[in-house]
Amino acid sequence: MTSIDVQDLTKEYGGKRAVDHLTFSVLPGRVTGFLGPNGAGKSTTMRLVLGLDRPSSGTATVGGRPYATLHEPLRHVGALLDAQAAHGSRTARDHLRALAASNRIPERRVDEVLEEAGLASVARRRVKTYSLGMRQRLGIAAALLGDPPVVLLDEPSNGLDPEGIIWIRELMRRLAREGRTVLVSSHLMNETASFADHLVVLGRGRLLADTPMREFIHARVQPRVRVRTTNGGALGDLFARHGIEAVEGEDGLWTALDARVEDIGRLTSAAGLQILELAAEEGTLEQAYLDLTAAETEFAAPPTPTQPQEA
Ligand SMILES: Nc1ncnc2c1ncn2[C@@H]1O[C@H](COP(=O)(O)OP(=O)(O)OP(=O)(O)O)[C@@H](O)[C@H]1O
Repeated sequence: MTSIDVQDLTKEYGGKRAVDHLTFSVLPGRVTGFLGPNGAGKSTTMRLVLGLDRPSSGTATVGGRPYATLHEPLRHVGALLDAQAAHGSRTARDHLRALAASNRIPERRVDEVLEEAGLASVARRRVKTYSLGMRQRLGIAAALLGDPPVVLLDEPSNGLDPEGIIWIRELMRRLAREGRTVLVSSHLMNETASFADHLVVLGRGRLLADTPMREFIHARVQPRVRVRTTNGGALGDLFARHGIEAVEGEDGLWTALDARVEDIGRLTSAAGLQILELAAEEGTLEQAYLDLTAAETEFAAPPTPTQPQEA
């Protein structure tokens, strides 16, 4: 079992603590979303895991070993940190061939990952002619080259077109299904919600949450139920009689707060109401995330005044 283990990890730059006594593990067989506001320490943590920076204190290991001690590391860990990393004057194919050779990876893998990343037809073009999205695909191809059990991706959907975003989502799901350990940072909450099973959330270098995604949302956002009937007045009375807090909308629509769709369905049906619409409104990852990180955002615009200023 190959996990990423971060233990009491701290990194200071000058007097500033980018990562502050961080402890968490990223486990195989699931996609872990790595979230946090700008400057929270996500990239620094990934760099420390990959041995690109030295911790001030604490440890970061992959499969129990520091990255720097891994022999032929691309066979153990694939990473996308900076899509600009490839040499512009090389072709994509030559870039991957050089990486493969330095890690004793069979050359057939180069064509396999180029195909997988959708770059086969442009593999002989120089990387400097690539768009941002194509470079991103090349970075992901490089991460997959050594067929590694552990994959770290920093903002992988950056620059990808809609088809590319679906591709990367399905790729991550597949890597997790295959039992790999997948850590993915992102600022896109809808995106993260579509692929992550688990979340690790940082704020100002510290751990704010390490929890399954469903639990993360349910703990912070009340579920609601939308109900529309032919008789909005009777529905309002029913909610009041049962002590269910609810808000009335237009055309007989009510929203029951902190309610489960099964309970509301049973109640309205037992009361003989004619239901035109009944739907659960699950909390979103974005709502839950903003609730958690509101106080942890280092770089935020000042709040917009809600009232017009008097002259
Ligand atoms: N090489 C460096 N020298 C000095 N400070 C650094 C360096 N790298 C990161 N930092 C600082 O460490 C903090 C954490 O940065 P980091 O890039 O890890 O955050 P992040 O969560 O990845 O942010 P973003 O979401 O904006 O990419 C920031 O305050 C940043 O300015």
